[in-house]
Amino acid sequence: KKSVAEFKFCEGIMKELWKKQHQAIAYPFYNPVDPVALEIPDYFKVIKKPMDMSEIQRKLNHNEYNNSNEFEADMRLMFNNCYKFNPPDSPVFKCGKSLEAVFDEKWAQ
Ligand SMILES: Cc1ccc(Nc2c(-c3ccc(O)cc3)nc3c(C)cccn23)cc1
Repeated sequence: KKSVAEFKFCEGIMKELWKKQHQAIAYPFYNPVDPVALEIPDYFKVIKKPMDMSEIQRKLNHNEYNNSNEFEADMRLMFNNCYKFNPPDSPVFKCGKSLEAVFDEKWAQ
């Protein structure tokens, strides 16, 4: 059963992640990965379930999450896609870890 409080909690977390102050670590996650633009043609061979902040926001706005656990699952999918595709020493992998730390701090509240 989805509660208004759960929805508002998820909304609040997204509001935080979209803040300008997080732009330097959040930018790789703002929009769907574009394999053509990024010149990574094998991306969809490696990543079977793409996920990004715009899609998560859209699902929130359209009431497509039944509960906060479904919201968390998409957030973790987004981060894990990043860790699967990007090498651990790469800037984007580090962005993922930094943004996930911001998410974890809010999620634990
Ligand atoms: C050659 C190459 C290597 C790595 C990347 N990664 C990357 C990703 C990315 C995000 C999530 C994800 O699951 C996978 C990739 N987003 C970017 C952006 C926005 C700019 C530059 C690099 N970016 C791009 C090109």
